[in-house]
Formats: sequence, structure tokens, C-alpha cells
Amino acid sequence: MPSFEGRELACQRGERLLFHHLDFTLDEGEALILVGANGSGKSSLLRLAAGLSRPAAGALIWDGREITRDLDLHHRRVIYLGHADGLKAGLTVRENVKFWSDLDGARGSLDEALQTFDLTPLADLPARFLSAGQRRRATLARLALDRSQPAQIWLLDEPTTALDRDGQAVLSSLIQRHRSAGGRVMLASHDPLPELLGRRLRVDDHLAAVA
Ligand SMILES: Nc1ncnc2c1ncn2[C@@H]1O[C@H](COP(=O)(O)OP(=O)(O)OP(=O)(O)O)[C@@H](O)[C@H]1O
Repeated sequence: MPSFEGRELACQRGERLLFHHLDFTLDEGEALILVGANGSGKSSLLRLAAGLSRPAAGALIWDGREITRDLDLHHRRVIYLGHADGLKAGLTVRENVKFWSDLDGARGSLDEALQTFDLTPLADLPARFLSAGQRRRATLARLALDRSQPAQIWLLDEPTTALDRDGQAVLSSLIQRHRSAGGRVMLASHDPLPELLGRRLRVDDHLAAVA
């Protein structure tokens, strides 16, 4: 079973060293919940784990190899949903989800993914007309797509922002299904879903001293 680890990670944003000496492991079926004050570096750690930025020190290791050896391969094993939704304002909800479906090589029905988050009545509406919670639902619908090669790691930045209780319950059940199938989740949250069991990693325990 491949392991995913961060070893002795340090992260620099601009001129500032944010955190250092940060280690994590994320095994099959596990969830790691990143907690910490605003600005402590939770989003920055998710970006490192996604291979979207490089650590100032340390390494991210998948199955004994640094992810930088083949970043394209790493990107294929990851779904990263950032803080901002990635919706294209001029495309309808269905077209937005279809974009992800094509990119991810999803099989099966788009309608099912839309239905999962109650998006069917909104499917033909351009994304620019959606409410904040509807935008979040449309973004999260990507997690409901049925992929022939499921992503092994979900990296989710504040996925519950603007999401109502029903939406949170749907997200929780998708996460549980993903984990039951051996998937891993790293999630930043100020308000972790109560039903989501997982280890907590306090990013602000690793803050670099402020000069
Ligand atoms: N491109 C950048 N250049 C310089 N500093 C940056 C850049 N991006 C982020 N930062 C800084 O890095 C720090 C950590 O940001 P990050 O978004 O990782 O924190 P966070 O823990 O996710 O915060 P929040 O809880 O507010 O979402 C912040 O002080 C932020 O201003």
C-alpha cells in the first residue's frame, strides 16, 4: 500500500517563512484535518501536497519517491479543490461539471453527479447567477463524478464554506465513500464536519519564528 508523506516541510510565501519542521503521513482510507489560525498556512500546505508549489525545505513522498520526480503523475492522483471555486461564470452548471468530467476521464452519468448535490434544477443556469452555497455545491459535484481511475488523494480547502446542513451531509457521505474505497483526504477547515472522523494537524504548531 503506497504511503503519502510530508517530511520536514518548510513553506515560504513571498519573503516570509511560514512554517517549518512539519511532518505528516496520510495512509489509505485516512483523513487528515488541517486546523490553525487564519494565515497559519493551511492552504499553503494543501498547495504543497497538490504539487502546485514547492516546499522551501523537506519533501513530499508518494510510495517512497518524491512527487517532483513526476508531477504530472502526482496531479493525476490528486483532486485539489481550492478556496476559490473554479467555476467559469459564462458556462452553465452542467457545462462546468462536464468540463471536470472530461478532464478527469469520468464515466457514467453527469446527471447523477448533478443530482447528488441537488443541482438538477440549476443545471442550465450560467454559474454567474448561482448563490454562494450553490457555487460550492457545483464545485463539489466534481467529487461525485464516477471515475474509472478514482483520484487517490482529495485535497479540500474549506469545502464547507457557504454549504448548508444538507450539503454538508452529502459531502460527508462522499468523503466516507472515498475513504472506504481506500481514498485519502486532507482537508482544511475552521469548522470541521462533526461527523468526519480524522486526525487533526495543527499547522500553527509549526510556525516559523517571526523576525
Ligand atoms: N503569493 C503569496 N505571496 C506572499 N504571501 C502569501 C502568498 N499567498 C499567501 N501568502 C501569505 O501566506 C500566509 C498563509 O496563507 P494561507 O492561505 O496558507 O493560510 P491559511 O491558514 O489557509 O489561512 P485562512 O485560515 O485565513 O484560510 C498568509 O499570511 C498569506 O498572506
